[in-house]
Amino acid sequence: MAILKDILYKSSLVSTSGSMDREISHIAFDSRKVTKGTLFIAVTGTQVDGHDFIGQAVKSGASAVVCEQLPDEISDEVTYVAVKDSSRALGWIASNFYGNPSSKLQLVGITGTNGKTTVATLLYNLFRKMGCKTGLLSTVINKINDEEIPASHTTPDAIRLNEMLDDMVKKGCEYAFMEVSSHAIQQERVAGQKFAGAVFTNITHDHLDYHKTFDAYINAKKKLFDELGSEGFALVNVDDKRGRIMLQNTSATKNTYALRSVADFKGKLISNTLQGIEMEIDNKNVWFRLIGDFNAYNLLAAYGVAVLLGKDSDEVLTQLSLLDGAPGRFEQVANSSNVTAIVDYAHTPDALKNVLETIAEFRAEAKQVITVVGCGGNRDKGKRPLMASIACKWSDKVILTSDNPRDEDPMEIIKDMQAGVSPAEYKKTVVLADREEAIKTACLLADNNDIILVAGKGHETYQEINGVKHPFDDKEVLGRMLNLFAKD
Ligand SMILES: CC(=O)N[C@H]1[C@@H](OP(=O)(O)OP(=O)(O)OC[C@H]2O[C@@H](n3ccc(=O)[nH]c3=O)[C@H](O)[C@@H]2O)O[C@H](CO)[C@@H](O)[C@@H]1O[C@H](C)C(=O)N[C@@H](C)C(=O)N[C@H](CCC(=O)O)C(=O)O
Ligand SMILES: Nc1ncnc2c1ncn2[C@@H]1O[C@H](COP(=O)(O)OP(=O)(O)OP(=O)(O)O)[C@@H](O)[C@H]1O
Ligand SMILES: N[C@H](CCC[C@H](N)C(=O)O)C(=O)O
Ligand SMILES: [Mg+2]
Repeated sequence: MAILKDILYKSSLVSTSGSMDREISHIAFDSRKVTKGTLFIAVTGTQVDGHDFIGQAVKSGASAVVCEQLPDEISDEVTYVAVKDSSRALGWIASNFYGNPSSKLQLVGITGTNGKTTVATLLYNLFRKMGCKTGLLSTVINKINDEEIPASHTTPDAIRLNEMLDDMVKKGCEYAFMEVSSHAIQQERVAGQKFAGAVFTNITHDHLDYHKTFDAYINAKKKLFDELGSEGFALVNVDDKRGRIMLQNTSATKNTYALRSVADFKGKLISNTLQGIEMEIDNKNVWFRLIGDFNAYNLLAAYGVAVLLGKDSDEVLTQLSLLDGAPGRFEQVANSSNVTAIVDYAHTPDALKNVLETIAEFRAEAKQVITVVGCGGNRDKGKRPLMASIACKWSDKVILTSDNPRDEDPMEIIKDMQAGVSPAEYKKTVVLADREEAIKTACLLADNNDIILVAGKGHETYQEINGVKHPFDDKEVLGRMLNLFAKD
């Protein structure tokens, strides 16, 4: 229970009608979840406008409504509060309702096109290994100490976010590491959070369907840093030319990490093999189990955060060197053939290029690299030809397939991808919309010592078609098919 006026702190009120002393039992931004005593926050979305459901919310028992425009019909039983921006107000209200849990934790947010899950997961595992009670909010899974809570988004909505942070506080967590997607920043899901620190990994082509321009995408990420408090730290990758942009207007302490530029946390890659990478950090040579140059950045970011949170640097390096990567990120699939099978969540042009470049570095004995790749439906169409072109450039054979077609026709998505295949590369490609058949064909084409990369779905255990998630697991299918074709 909370009193309405107490939870409106920082909501930028424009006008109010009705008592501000009402007791609020729940908060909701979805009219279908309203029960008696709920404060309903009406938010304008991408599909519909929450303001159209105010009447529905009142019928279901809402005792107060926060909105940008007061409805035509007003009930005497209900308090109406008009605010400047109801998405932003929702962030603050959710934080206030749950007692501002982020101020009772050391909360670190990680943003960037690629690497968020890897860095957040490394940090969670590192802090657990160092004996700390810790929470994790990630694309793959949410965790409160060892308890697992399924994740539906990379960054939960403001209510779920604060509810889980509050649970973390109640369960004794001192630290929490969370991914902050650009959608979440734009939609103000993290408004009202007190971050101890924020990390920027990189920014490359993605989500232009939503942000429209690359500048708008950069600015969404930058907002996380613009809103950091002066007691927090910003840690940015300055090998990415947008790293310094993130620091332009922040009040937080500015810290940098890099492999190629001058930086506060500087790494030097010594070697890169299928067993792991060797990197020099702070004059110490350390072996890590993660694979690929890009993971050197993720390790360096995790190291920087841990040191900035006051942990001993030697202890951090020792424990980091023992950690594995996040599920579905450059994960090798055990099988009874002599084929190296890799599943990776690369679903952007940059991620696909990084993974294939890494494979190229240790493919000496491999006769062929065979890539299975698709592109998501209802997502940035601009990625499609680029990803097909990168797959062709770095592979001997490419099977173009489906990856969560959602509401789109899988063959139309593949056609968009084919626009990136040059006439010379056409002979390398096969189209098989059925992802299981595509993986099977890759296994059928593979010979001893070849490498198969199945990209795009990583840890996902479903294929989303027309709103239905059908069970599908790249790792399971790839292992099963390779065993089927294993040569004596
Ligand atoms: C494009 C997008 O981000 N959409 C998110 C957004 O939904 P929306 O704006 O479309 O909402 P809407 O359906 O138009 O509804 C508007 C409002 O009316 C309300 N409503 C609606 C119907 C009704 O009967 N009553 C009612 O009150 C809704 O609850 C909502 O408050 O707000 C919802 C609640 O927070 C999210 O669940 C939803 O995520 C959708 C499912 C989604 O797919 N999001 C993806 C793109 C996303 O957020 N991805 C990022 C990761 C991206 C990355 O970095 O890779 C993530 O953080 O997961
Ligand atoms: N630092 C990095 N730089 C570039 N590519 C990376 C980096 N880290 C990981 N990748 C690639 O990006 C893929 C996704 O990595 P990860 O899941 O850590 O990113 P993410 O930012 O959480 O993605 P999402 O936006 O979907 O949540 C990996 O499978 C790998 O191919
Ligand atoms: N967080 C990303 C994940 C993409 C994963 C890929 N498998 C796809 O469905 O496009 C998104 O929602 O755009
Ligand atoms: Mg992620």
